[in-house]
Amino acid sequence: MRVEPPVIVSSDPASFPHSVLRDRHPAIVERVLRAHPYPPEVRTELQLLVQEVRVEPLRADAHDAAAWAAWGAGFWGQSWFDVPFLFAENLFYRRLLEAVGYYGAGAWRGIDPFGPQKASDAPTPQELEALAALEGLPEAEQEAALVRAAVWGNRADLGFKLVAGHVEQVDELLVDDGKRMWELVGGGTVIVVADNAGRELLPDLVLIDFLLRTGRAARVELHVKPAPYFVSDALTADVLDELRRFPAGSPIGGRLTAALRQGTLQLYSHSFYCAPLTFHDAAPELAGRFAAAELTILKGDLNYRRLVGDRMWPSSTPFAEVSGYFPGPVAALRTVKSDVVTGLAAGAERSLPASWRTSGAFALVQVRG
Ligand SMILES: O=P(O)(O)OC[C@H]1O[C@](O)(CO)[C@@H](O)[C@@H]1O
Repeated sequence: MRVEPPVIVSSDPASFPHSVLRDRHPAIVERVLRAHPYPPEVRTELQLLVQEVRVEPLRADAHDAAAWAAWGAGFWGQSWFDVPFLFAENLFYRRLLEAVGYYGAGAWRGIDPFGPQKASDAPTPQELEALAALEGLPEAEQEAALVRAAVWGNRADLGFKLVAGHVEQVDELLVDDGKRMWELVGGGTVIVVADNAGRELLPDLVLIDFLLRTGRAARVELHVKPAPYFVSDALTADVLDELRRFPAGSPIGGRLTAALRQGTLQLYSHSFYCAPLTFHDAAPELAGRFAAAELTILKGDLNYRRLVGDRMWPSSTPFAEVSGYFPGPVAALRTVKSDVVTGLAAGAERSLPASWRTSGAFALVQVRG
């Protein structure tokens, strides 16, 4: 049994997680304050959240106060920088929703604090056309192109771009198990666990259309977040917005809408997706879905961290080993935007630039059958 490295925390001022809590979270709050004309009491709550030194629980009347009290047991009252990074990030987004009254009884209930930002990063008509044009290619070429579009689409992440300013266009897939991914699908159910809306969700939808129209999947479940999260993560409303972006008469848009109506494409969500947990702790209902699927495709950096555990693994740790517990075949499609990496060849990282784990310039397509 491999000894697990410790869970990542944010205490080292030179570390990436520290910069997320110190720089990115205040920048996100600034954007939220600009996005909506929130009333003074909401603005005050948001400012207090940014200034908070020690992690505080949700208000006692929150619908999920008890769950969060348990997840944070042992952490409450500690510095934000000293609790696990995954917990701190999740709590930040949950507390942000509390501050803006997302679950409250008032008039701002259900208003997505990140909605305007998501809308401003919508895919262009040219991007839609380029993806639609893939249909003219031989199927093997479509398979390869769709995996690439789906993995690089993950770079279009608003929370990430906010501080990175620009993203180097290096386009290097450090591991490419794309062919193995296609070998695993044979006409059953495929689950796609979505990450970001907009320019990431578009290639995901085109991939789903390909799965369904070629019979590689009889049924697809698209898992979305139950609440606004990590700025740009996709909710049901974002999927519906995205479908409306396909021009009238677009075959892909038409097929996807029909698939939703027929139930061959099903939208699904679970509270797990906004919880500070890894897939090791997925609820039985969710784990059962993964077990029953022919393949689960996990999109994005955060889902990768949830899959292998938010730990500073040596990069040569075998991916199959750390994902072996996942209840069914799994493919992780992710641009590398945080410290967690597994499955590289020994010594491979020596030739990479110093910032390779967080620059977003590198990506992984990793599969465990
Ligand atoms: O949208 P993605 O690919 O999950 O990326 C989100 C990533 O952004 C961060 O919050 C900050 O970079 C990471 O911690 C997280 O993994």
